[in-house]
Amino acid sequence: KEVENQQKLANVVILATGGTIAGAGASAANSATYQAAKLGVDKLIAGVPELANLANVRGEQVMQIASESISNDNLLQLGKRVAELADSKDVDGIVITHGTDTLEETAYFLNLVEKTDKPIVVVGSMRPGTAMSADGMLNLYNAVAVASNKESRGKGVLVTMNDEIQSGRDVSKTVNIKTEAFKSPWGPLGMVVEGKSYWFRLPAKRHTVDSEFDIKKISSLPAVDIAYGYGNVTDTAYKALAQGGAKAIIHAGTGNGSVSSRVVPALQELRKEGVQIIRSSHVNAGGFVLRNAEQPDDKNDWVVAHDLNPQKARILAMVALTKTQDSKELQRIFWEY
Ligand SMILES: NC(=O)C[C@H](N)C(=O)O
Repeated sequence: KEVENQQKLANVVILATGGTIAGAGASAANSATYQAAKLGVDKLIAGVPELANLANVRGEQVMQIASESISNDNLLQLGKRVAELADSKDVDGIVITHGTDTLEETAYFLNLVEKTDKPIVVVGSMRPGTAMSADGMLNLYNAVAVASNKESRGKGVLVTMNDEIQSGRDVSKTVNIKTEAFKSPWGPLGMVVEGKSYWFRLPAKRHTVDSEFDIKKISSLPAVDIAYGYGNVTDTAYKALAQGGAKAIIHAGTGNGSVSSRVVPALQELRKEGVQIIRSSHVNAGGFVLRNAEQPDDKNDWVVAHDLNPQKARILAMVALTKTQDSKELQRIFWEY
């Protein structure tokens, strides 16, 4: 009977990368003071025995770091391992445990470059497993539930936090001290309750199998950096980033990606030198940057990031620059993804 049951269950691989979901604090009262990336994937899986009712689960430790330290090389390493597993006949779904600080970047990266319709679910937690009311167990249970469900196929990379199923493209961390931390400006795709998924909407942007980008063809990512817009800003950071080798600079602009008159000349100059200038917005609830609104992007040959926040714009710019150096192509890509 047990063998029969196992045969019916989906095969899900959990790729562990570290983060607070693998974190440990000194006491149960420590919800914010702890060390991330302490527990191995076997301990994570052993901590939620109910996973065995959802899927045949096995784990792999891909790295063990806090997600603020994730590098482009780490992204490539993870992306390539996900692609190998997705190609395997014995794998039905993939879960990635990840720190929440850059979870939105990794989820968007995978959404752009993984050529599979198998479910890929990225998950983290806001409290370490040692804390009272830790959220990691349920988030992981929900991730495996979503990853093992055929209905999750073809919906792009997903994120399960706080009972919600979010699009990896849209979601971002909006607060750092609550379990209700991950929000999308366009709302969640669905809910997961007691291991069952309830879907309400689908992503409209190109992703995974419909993407022109393929992790198997990407061997390195170009330097793309971010500079912040604020009152009394100077052009020092922009110039320094270009000097440091940035191929594109994401302007994390005020409001609709507006650019201070103190910075405009430097950005015009950098564009002439070949650096791509991409205007995004750092407003909290979700920016919305349109071409030639407030800044003459056509004249300056700049690109707009539309609704992508600066850190997601960095991800798309890096991936796009592996294929094109043309600003018009870049802009097309920013509209489509
Ligand atoms: N909640 C977390 O996971 C935060 C941690 N700094 C990380 O991103 O790894």
